[in-house]
Amino acid sequence: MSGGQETGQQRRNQGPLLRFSKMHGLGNDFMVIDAISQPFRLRPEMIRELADRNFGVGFDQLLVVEPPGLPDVDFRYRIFNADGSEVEQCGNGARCFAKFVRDQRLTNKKIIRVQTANGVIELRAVKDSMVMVNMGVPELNPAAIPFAAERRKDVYTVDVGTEPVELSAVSMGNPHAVIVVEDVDSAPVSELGSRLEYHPRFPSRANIGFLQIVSRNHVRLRVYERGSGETLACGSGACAAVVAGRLRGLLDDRVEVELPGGRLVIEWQGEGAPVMMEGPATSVFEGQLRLPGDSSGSRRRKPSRPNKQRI
Ligand SMILES: N[C@@H](CCC[C@H](N)C(=O)O)C(=O)O
Repeated sequence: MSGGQETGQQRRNQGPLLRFSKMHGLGNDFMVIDAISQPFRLRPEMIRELADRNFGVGFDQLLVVEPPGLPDVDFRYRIFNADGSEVEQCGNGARCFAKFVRDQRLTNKKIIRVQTANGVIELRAVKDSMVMVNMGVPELNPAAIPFAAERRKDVYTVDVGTEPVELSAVSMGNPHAVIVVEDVDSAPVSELGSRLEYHPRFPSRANIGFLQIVSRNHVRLRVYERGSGETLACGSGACAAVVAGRLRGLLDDRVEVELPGGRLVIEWQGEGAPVMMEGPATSVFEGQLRLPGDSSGSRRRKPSRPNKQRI
């Protein structure tokens, strides 16, 4: 390009190099950055550019490790969707977070307490690359999810313009809708997921899970994630699906959840108990880059109504 206008590449050639790891939990993939040793500022448009699978690193979520702001907590864990929105919870990310801080020798603890935008969660390195996460007590009160309803129910009927849809609404720190289907392979995940993500009854948008019951301790699940589209796995979505299935009387307390990217084991003893999630965390590679400039070069998923953008 001539005429004095800066290209994305030229902007990228300025500023210090930032180290990062590329990781995934069952194919739900992350860029993970240690912001303790290398503090930095990101804007939503920069995150969108980094998330771009053709022009950037490519990921479903960006995970940032920061120093804690509370006593008796080891780290602060910040999560950004590919569309640049900051969110409260990411289950697969939490397992990768635990592996990252141990691999990078930021801690050698096996039980790691982490501050999120929705409170403190506890991560336990089990063995090899397996991590167990205490995902907290699910929130079922509609106002707190948030979901517009007059009173709490296990199943709500929601008008989407065509056939009404029956769904359960659950917060695992982040909002989820769970729809029980006959067969996840033929479920209209993108079409219905994208409509329900922005449904007015979910004022902070929502993650939309499509749940097939195989038996009382085995389900199949696909999730259309808020701010990232359909992913190969969603940890908080798996927890919400088991909670919804238990509330409907369809599942036992320990369930194997089969997602397109692999399996998680989810355990929930019932109302008032926390949901426990166990699964793998995988490192793919480490790299370094210069952050993109702050004018938008993104070609991927700009939210028309972002839920939160305080970075
Ligand atoms: N992949 C995640 C959830 C990430 C956040 C989600 N898209 C949201 O906006 O709430 C998981 O494994 O839980």
